[in-house]
Amino acid sequence: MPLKSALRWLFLSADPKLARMLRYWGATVLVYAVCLGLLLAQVDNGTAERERSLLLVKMASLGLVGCFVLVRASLALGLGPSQLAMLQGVFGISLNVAGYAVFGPVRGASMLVLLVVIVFCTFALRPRHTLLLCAIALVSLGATMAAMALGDPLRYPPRVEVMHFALAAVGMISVTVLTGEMSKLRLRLKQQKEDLEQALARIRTLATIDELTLLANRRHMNELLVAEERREHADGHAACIALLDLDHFKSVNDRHGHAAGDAVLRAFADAAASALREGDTLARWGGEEFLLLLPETSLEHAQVVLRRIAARVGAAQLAGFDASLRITFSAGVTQRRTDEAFAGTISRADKALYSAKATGRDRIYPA
Ligand SMILES: Nc1nc2c(ncn2[C@@H]2O[C@H](COP(=O)(O)OP(=O)(O)OP(=O)(O)O)[C@@H](O)[C@H]2O)c(=O)[nH]1
Repeated sequence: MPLKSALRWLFLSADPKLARMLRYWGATVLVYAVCLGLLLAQVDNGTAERERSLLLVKMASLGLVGCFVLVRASLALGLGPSQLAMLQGVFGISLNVAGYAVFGPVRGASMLVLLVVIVFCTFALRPRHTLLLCAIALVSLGATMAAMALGDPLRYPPRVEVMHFALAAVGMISVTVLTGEMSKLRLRLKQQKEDLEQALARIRTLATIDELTLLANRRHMNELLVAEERREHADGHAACIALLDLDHFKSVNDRHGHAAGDAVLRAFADAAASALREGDTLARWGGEEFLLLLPETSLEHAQVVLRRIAARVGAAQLAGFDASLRITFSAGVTQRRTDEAFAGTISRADKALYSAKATGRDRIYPA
């Protein structure tokens, strides 16, 4: 594998979460490189301090490679961003606390970097986990300060250490509280975004579906017809349009009530939809009238489909109604002519429907 694609494979990812974690890792490397570079620049060659600093650099490099492996393998290992942030946070704290013991006169810098570590981790951690990280940092830093003040009071005067600890505690607690508020805000925004997406999906559904029958509504069918008009212009195959109207539906309402009429409409819609192939659409055109769009279909085949619908509708079980209630429909069907607007095709289907009604109903009339 050429070097460039190997690097791409290592440092880039199609998974947005992983890509973000890799970017954070890159930023961490940069921060450590700058801090450790500055540390090394201020210690003299050949001194014990230089040796300890180099050891710290090795620890940091090893830890960063370990973090990279964990991030890169996180999907396979099932590690989420928060677990990775916690691990990297603990590593960062250990490194900085060790740095505090090594840095001598410039040790104050490691307290600043500790703050950076905590702020970085907040992006992936819940507030209570950030609090835990802050506690780990304070306890380990306090213990290191005490140990250094006792063991090397000349370089780490106890009074200065107490002051450092107090400053570190105030800084870290403030940062933790503030970042905790920020992450609560972030979680709230995330939740609101999810709620909005759900609401939008529901609105989209409501805008395209007829609430009673759950078929496409008239507005959606009009959109489909416009799309179909464009598509047909491109490839030249004609669609068929059928208008279906339930027979003597008024008497169903009159004899059984409006709720029963609604149940009949639903039963008709379910039965008719079950007879359609994918790509065909039945929409509620209004009241007890339905429009069927059959793309790329001959007039003969459209009639086969309508007969199949009639058979399914005839066999549909109408729970709660007396056996004498049969649902039938009349239909007018026609094929769209070249360059004809669908409004014209629908009008011809409507005339055919009128003929189907006029000649006795329960029939399919081609035009
Ligand atoms: N229950 C119910 N009835 C509806 C709905 N929409 C329209 N209707 C009723 O459907 C009936 C349609 O009656 P008509 O237009 O006279 O047609 P029909 O009785 O089916 O007679 P033909 O079409 O000539 O066979 C009316 O009584 C409308 O009130 C609906 O959503 N629910």
